[in-house]
Amino acid sequence: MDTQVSPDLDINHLRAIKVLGKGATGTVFLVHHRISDPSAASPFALKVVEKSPLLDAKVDTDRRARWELSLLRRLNNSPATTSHPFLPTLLGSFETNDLIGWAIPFCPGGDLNVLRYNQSDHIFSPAVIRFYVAEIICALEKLHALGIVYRDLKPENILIQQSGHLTLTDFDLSRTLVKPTRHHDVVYEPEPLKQKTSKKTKNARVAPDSRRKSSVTSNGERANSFVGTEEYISPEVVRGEGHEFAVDWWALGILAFEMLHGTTPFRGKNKKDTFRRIVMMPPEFIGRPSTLTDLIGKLLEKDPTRRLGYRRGACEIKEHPFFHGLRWDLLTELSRPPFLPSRELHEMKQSKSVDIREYFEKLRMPPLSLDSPAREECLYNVSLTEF
Ligand SMILES: Nc1ncnc2c1ncn2[C@@H]1O[C@H](COP(=O)(O)OP(=O)(O)OP(=O)(O)O)[C@@H](O)[C@H]1O
Repeated sequence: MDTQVSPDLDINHLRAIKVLGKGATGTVFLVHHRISDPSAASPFALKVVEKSPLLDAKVDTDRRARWELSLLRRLNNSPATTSHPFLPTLLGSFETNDLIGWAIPFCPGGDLNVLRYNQSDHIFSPAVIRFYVAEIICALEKLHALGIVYRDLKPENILIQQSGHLTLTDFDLSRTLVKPTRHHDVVYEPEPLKQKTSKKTKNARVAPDSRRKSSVTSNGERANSFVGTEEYISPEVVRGEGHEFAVDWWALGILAFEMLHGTTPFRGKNKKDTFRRIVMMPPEFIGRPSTLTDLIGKLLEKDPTRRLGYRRGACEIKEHPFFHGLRWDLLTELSRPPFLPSRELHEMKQSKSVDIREYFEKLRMPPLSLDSPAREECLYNVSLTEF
């Protein structure tokens, strides 16, 4: 799918086809360019964040959006990362008095969490895990080489491209280090924003099904801002110690465990119990040991300095026997993705528009009376159920 968009977008030239997702920071729309692509042959994803400088609660959102956009620019300005196969390409951006938005390629396959839930027993085979984990390692390797710690690796932030390959999304928790180094005394760049701890780390993760139940629509849009990441937090972060690239390798271990067993390894009765388990308990594997369980065990080493990936980064992980025989240099060419999303472009062409400005205006409206349907439900009914 060709997704050429001019670097500076004009919101008036964009037509939103539907809402793809809604998070703590913004709303992501499926969009096409009215002039250069009137038939919506090459739609793309547009993340839009509302600027509300008068409301304290939103200022952080505002800053997080600017930070995420600056990181995407950084990814795309670096010659080495132009069109990295597993990282998003920044297609363009805009800013109005009220909104900040940026475009990245549309990933029609949804996220890895939903894909896993669609499998029988909610797990992937080791071959599928190998494919996905290998691509994530490549993406993290590139980020780390640029001095960026991702810090929010979880299945909900891993999207499936049209090609079936993965892409990481949602960089607002990422931070950069002054020096891209793996040595002990790393220095973070001045804190660009208040750390996003409130919504994302306080709540337990839930299955896509239950997310949908508590979401406002029935046709696939999800309000997942309440999805927390506490089960993915590393022991050094729980202990309040300094943390750096090794937190991403820890999260990779949790992710691989969840793909293998259908549940994360340290999930407790509540947040406190989960944190206790993260710091104290070893992961418990079901079934026979394998190269995959060995890899996961080495990624889930509590001491970050002993964790696989700490000393030599991604190279160390790529050398693990689980990946024996994998042609890392030909990952995109030779490996056939396990799942390919279906193309539903005809639906996009027929569907009615979502007016982006109107969408946010309606969100700003005061709540309706108790007798009326919820404000957001109302909004979705108007904008989305027509197609
Ligand atoms: N490129 C894309 N293609 C398809 N869907 C996307 C794309 N980018 C984002 N989405 C959808 O929109 C949702 C919200 O996006 P994103 O995670 O970037 O927003 P956020 O406000 O930062 O969320 P969070 O609460 O995780 O911080 C994603 O979970 C996903 O379902």
